[in-house]
Amino acid sequence: MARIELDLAHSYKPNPTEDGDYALLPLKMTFEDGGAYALLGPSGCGKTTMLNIMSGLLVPSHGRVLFDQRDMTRATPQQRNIAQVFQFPVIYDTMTVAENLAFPLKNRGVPAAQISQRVGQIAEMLEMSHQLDMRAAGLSADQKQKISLGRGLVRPDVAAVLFDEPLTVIDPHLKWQLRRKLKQIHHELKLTLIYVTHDQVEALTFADQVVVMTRGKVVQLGTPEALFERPAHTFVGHFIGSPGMNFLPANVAGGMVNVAGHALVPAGAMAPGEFKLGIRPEYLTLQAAGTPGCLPATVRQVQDIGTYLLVTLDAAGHTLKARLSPDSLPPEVGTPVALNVANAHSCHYRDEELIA
Ligand SMILES: Nc1ncnc2c1ncn2[C@@H]1O[C@H](COP(=O)(O)OP(=O)(O)OP(=O)(O)O)[C@@H](O)[C@H]1O
Repeated sequence: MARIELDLAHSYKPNPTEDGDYALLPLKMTFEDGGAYALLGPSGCGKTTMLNIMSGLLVPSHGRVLFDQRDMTRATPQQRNIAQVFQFPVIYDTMTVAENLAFPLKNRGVPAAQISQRVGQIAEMLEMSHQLDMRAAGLSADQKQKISLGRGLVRPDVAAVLFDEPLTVIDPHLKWQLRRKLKQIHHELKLTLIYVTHDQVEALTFADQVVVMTRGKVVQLGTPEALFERPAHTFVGHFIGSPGMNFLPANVAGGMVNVAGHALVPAGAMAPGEFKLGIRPEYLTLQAAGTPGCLPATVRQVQDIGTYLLVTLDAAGHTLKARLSPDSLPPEVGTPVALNVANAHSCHYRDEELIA
């Protein structure tokens, strides 16, 4: 395993001049040895580009890739000793499941006894022990992709295992199981795993550290909890959560935090000026109209989502969402209420970056 450091930028264009010319804007980051990481972001944000630079399929146009402080920028995937799992199964149909799993080890001249021990271990982890002697050709797409995952995980000596949207072809129920399984496998095998996805649930269940990207930029590297509680950038607030964070224009003046002309709470140490106030739907509660320190609002819609009530509100011309416990009494549409938008969970942003 290796500690992987990136200090680079990448443009697919020969002479990049502006930010939009870069698939990856200049970034510096470290993947620690043995960590479980997810690269999360919408389509086109640069995840695959970053993964391919780490695996050696792509040489960055600027900067360097270090594995344990050794410069690997131009090293091939073989030299880097990386295992990669793609969206679609890459297996040998004519081989059995066991032979497929053994292949990466055989290729490296691992002794037979060790191969059979490791293949047994991986098959057990992926609940494929009963299928070891079956030909891959007869298996479903799900099962074939499980073999691909196993092939990625089978070598104990790899620098890292890179997964590029590996659960795309998996049916939803099995997907749910495999996400958890991969996390468990990470704890057992202690490999460095880097997992690309555009699905926040996948990223947040699998990874200890999530790299959130948008438009070629890494906007936050943090634990799932940090991304939820303290999004470093408004994009992270929007992108993570269901629904995402609410944002309101606000300012500090006269020692108070003001929203839409309502002086809500003392500003404390915050400097005077405009900012964006972010508050998660989970942290909004509906108070009686006129409650001091709260923003007047009107209930526009109430949806019963099953595990929670989703309330849409109108506050000073802004639409806000609140997630209430399913046991709460649903508020009537049209009711005037007050919202505790400025509370211990609110986050403050300037130029889209978290300031407090
Ligand atoms: N070979 C290429 N040549 C030119 N531009 C490319 C190439 N590959 C990717 N790009 C561009 O680089 C940007 C980042 O693409 P990348 O595939 O890394 O994003 P992604 O986040 O992995 O998206 P997706 O989930 O859709 O694969 C996009 O604007 C894409 O169009």
